[in-house]
Amino acid sequence: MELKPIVALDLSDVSEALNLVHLLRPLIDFFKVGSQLFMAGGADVIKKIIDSGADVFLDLKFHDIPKTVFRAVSEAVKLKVKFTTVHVLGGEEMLREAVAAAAGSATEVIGVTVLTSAEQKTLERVGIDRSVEEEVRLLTRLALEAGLKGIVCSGRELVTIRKMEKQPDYIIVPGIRWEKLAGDDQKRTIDPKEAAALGATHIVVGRSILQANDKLGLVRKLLSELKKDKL
Ligand SMILES: O=C(O)c1cc(=O)[nH]c(=O)n1[C@@H]1O[C@H](COP(=O)(O)O)[C@@H](O)[C@H]1O
Repeated sequence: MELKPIVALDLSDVSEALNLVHLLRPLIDFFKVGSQLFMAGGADVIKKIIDSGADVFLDLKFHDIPKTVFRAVSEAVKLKVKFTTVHVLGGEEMLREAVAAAAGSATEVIGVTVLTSAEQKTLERVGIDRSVEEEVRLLTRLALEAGLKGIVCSGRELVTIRKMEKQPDYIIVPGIRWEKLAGDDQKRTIDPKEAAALGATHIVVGRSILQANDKLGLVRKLLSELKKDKL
């Protein structure tokens, strides 16, 4: 599968987000709505993005009791989003309920493994003494066993995941960086070309585009780098 870039619309201003969709639409057909924009614009902003012909990744990372997650995913399905996220750490029963809620719909439930902002000591502080890589592998296996077809991980675990016997259909990689950003919260980063070469199916790019003076120019550069990777 060709790697697909997803632009994270991490903005509070709904008009700014929709203007950005309009600007990038000729080049980008997948946008992520996370908690910030969803709190600001709700279902309406999702509908408008879908009306533009693009797909929506609704990233609210559900992590709750199984029935609550079932109901939340059922609502996401009604919005016709392509991807919706849950934390794999919510456990097998919660994951199975999420999958059941999306069964037969066009929405895929995607399991977030270990956040790209986490490092070894982040896991230690919450009582996990496995390596990040081991933890991502364990959570990916659990997600697949529970019926999920896609996961989110960092670029650093792609080699490990691509060696697993059972493979996710969707491997979504955020934490995309061309260069280090000052004061960055992302710890496990990778550049787009490398993510493509190591087998990601989607990359999520937020601040690098949102903070660029020439947003369209940066997206063109991203797409040309991804094309070069294929040659
Ligand atoms: O689920 C996600 O999209 C996600 C998972 C993860 O482990 N790390 C991560 O950064 N994200 C999201 O990906 C986007 C990354 O944004 P930037 O760091 O600005 O490129 C944000 O919207 C995060 O919420």
